[in-house]
Amino acid sequence: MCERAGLLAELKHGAGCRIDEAAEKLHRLSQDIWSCPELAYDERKAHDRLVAFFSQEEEGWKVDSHFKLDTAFRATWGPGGGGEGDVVSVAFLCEYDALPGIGHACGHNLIAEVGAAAALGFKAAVEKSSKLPVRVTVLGTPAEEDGGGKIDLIREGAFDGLDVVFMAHPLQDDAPFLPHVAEHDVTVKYHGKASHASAYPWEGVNALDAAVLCYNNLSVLRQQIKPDWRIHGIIKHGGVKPNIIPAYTELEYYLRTPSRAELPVIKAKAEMCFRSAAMATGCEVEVEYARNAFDNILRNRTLEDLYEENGKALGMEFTTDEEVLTNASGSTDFGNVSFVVPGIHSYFYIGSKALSHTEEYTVAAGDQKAQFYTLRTAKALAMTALDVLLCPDLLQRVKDEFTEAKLKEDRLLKDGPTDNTKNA
Ligand SMILES: NCCC[C@H](NC(=O)CCN)C(=O)O
Repeated sequence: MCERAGLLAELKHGAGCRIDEAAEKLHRLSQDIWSCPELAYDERKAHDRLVAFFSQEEEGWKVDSHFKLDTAFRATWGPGGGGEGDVVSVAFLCEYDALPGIGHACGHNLIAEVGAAAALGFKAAVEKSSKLPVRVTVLGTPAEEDGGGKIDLIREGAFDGLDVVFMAHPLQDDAPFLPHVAEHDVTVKYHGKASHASAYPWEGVNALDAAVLCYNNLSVLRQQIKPDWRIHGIIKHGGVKPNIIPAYTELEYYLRTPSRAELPVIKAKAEMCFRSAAMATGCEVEVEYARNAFDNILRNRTLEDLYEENGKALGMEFTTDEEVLTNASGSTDFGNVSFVVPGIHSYFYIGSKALSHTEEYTVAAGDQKAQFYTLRTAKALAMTALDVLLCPDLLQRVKDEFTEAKLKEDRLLKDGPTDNTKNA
């Protein structure tokens, strides 16, 4: 029980009221982002809109536009220094990139809204009590769907000095945590030699054959990998004309394992598939891994329990469906954040059972119905941040749990997976 329970309850109420008061402009913010979907690292309008929100529509924030990345931003409130001494440095994260062809089918417009709303609520609550040593940061993090903007931002020091970070992602259910897998994306390029496919095919070196063999090698490999590992990809370039032996082909694959420690194993296995296809066809092969590999998420059960308690108080019904709770979903660059700062990446229902990355989900993410759930989630995040701020024991527990979980993962990474898959 927190010593300052009375004050805490009052501040939580204040945070909720502030979020309700700003409901209309928060909705406008997410609608503007939703109606103009932009891809990873190119979220210019979303960036400008969020920067305008914190510098023009809201008061008291110091805003850094183009913060370390062209389409990232930072808004801060409270004493400088971030995290030093007694100042607790709390951050809320916004995402706002969309998917090619289907717009905001992952609902990142709502992630931007929920991050902004939680920050507004939290700031308003702590502002009332001048004695609270806190610094609030909103980080606009581009390129979750492709590239991993948060990983670039970590590298640039954007997360230094933060004590705890909060974000929430829309889905079909409310859940304080869902497992995410580590991921490394790879592009494979085959270089062959063009020739007339009917007149002198023997003069050609067929790069499409290499791509097809590579695809098939990986499909066969899939039988021999663990059930929760994932290999999936596309042929991005498959040649230009049937009567020209393809001289160049390109595949893009995502390789995923539940833990970042297992990634090297799946990569080594996949690599043999890439190279053997080249050897069989006489092509040259180039294997290019993406600049950033995504980590799995490091859980923080202290934060999850607090979030769940606050969510329930607001009427959330958390899923108990074991399949949802245990099946690995996708990957997120928040995984990497969870290895440098303790944090929570919860999931929230938006009034629709549509599946993400579908056109139906795009519609749901722009629907008025999503607003109630989005703002309720923002309240639960702000309330959880208040718990951590007002009860120093909790913050210490959050940090201790983080340190212990990280040590365990670091050990796993150093020693490698314990089963025979490491012999690959
Ligand atoms: N190459 C990065 C893909 C990330 C993507 N993330 C999600 O779908 C989770 C929520 N945005 C993925 O395919 O897992």
